[in-house]
Amino acid sequence: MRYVSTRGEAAPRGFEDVLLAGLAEDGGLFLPESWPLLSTAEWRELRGLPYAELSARILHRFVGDALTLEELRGLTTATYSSFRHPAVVPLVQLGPRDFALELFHGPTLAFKDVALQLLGRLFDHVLKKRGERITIVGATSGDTGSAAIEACRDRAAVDIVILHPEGRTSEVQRRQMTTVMSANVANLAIQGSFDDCQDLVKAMFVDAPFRGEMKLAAVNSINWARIAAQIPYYVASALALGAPDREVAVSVPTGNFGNVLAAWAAKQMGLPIAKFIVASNRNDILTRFLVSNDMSARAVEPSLSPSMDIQVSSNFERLLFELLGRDPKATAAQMQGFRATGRMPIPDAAWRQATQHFQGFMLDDAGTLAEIAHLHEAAGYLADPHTAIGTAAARACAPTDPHMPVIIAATAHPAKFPDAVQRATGVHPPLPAALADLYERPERFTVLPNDLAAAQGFVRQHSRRNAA
Ligand SMILES: Cc1ncc(COP(=O)(O)O)c(C=O)c1O
Ligand SMILES: N[C@@H](CCOP(=O)(O)O)C(=O)O
Repeated sequence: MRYVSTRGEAAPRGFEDVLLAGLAEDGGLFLPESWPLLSTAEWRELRGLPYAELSARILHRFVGDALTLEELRGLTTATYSSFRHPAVVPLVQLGPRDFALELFHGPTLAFKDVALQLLGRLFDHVLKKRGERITIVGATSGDTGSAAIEACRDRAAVDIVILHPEGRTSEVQRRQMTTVMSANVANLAIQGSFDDCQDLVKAMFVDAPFRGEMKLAAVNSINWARIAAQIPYYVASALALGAPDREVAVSVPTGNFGNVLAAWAAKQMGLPIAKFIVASNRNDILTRFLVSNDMSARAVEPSLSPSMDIQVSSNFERLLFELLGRDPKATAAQMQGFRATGRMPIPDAAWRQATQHFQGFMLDDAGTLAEIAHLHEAAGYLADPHTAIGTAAARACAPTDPHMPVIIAATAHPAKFPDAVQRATGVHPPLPAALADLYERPERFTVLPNDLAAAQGFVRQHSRRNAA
């Protein structure tokens, strides 16, 4: 299995290199040279397997000879045995056709754990084999950061620096990052938005001397391994609801477009997903694109679903590459135009193709609170604000076939956003026992302006101190 960059200037390479590279040197994102396709019989064989086994078998299609199936199985078994639910990613029926796919039973209570707990182990496996060390630099709007820190803390060959937008995460999210005192972990609160944090991270990756000096690696979904490790839960849930003999739809609360892209990747592998519902909060650039081909960035506005307070969705580039017939020059030109002007007029044929599969939906804060209250009253279900946007979207954009199930990605535990949940329902969701004293733990983080040189200086200092 070889991977190509969406911008075509970086040399194709294998899984191990893609895992360690994160962003391609040309600023593009890696995608498989061709999609591994499973036959109907092969999908049926995966039905009913324990999640760790299913996940190893799907991922094996993407790793080539970098890891044997046996090695992968060892890593997925260790990863998913630590999750709080025996099914790892259970389905909960919310209505006649609506199913919440609960992805928040890992250590930091968000869907990011499913991929990042595995990624931490994959990094270790590959770094040990190569005798190398890396510096991870990541951007977070709240959840990726804590999941990455939890996955990488105290790992001997890894230093990690996470950038979050100062004051724009929930308190639980911030504390989950800043209370980790491991020497290899550092947190930067950037005076700006998530988009600013993500821009800083990408700028570090395209600064070739800095990237080489620091041996930079990525934990954001610019790293293909993140997307790959999110595909198995769509497979498991679709198979449980009748695939490959029945089509399903998915509704995914969306920010950086990674999670819904993983579902779309499953479709490229032959899984019958008929519809992709892209659910956003008032930062609705993707909805505006899908409704009227208006891909124009606006200032990021804070919302009750802070993890989706994003205007520049990194992974859209992967979809764009496919929509443009895998033309790297056209993709690079579009992305450069977007960077320069904040607008990206997509050719009409490509936009129409996107709208055949994807439908956008936007819900503001008032609607989010109403939906959390509705779910609580109607189904006795306590949803976090991100998940609630997904459930509202599933109803608003329900597939025309009344028998087609809709899988709604339940992306975070309600206890990560207790204020919004309490406002909507009167119920204060408690943190699980392992995090019960989170508010008493001391915090450690550094505040910096939105400035590349300052951020790079911090990363260099953190990494040198630990490498010494
Ligand atoms: C709780 C939650 N829901 C939804 C999203 C959006 O996911 P994605 O960026 O993969 O679209 C995020 C962050 O990315 C998140 O943390
Ligand atoms: N919502 C994310 C933003 C980063 O997304 P990623 O998929 O690139 O990791 C977060 O919670 O940090």
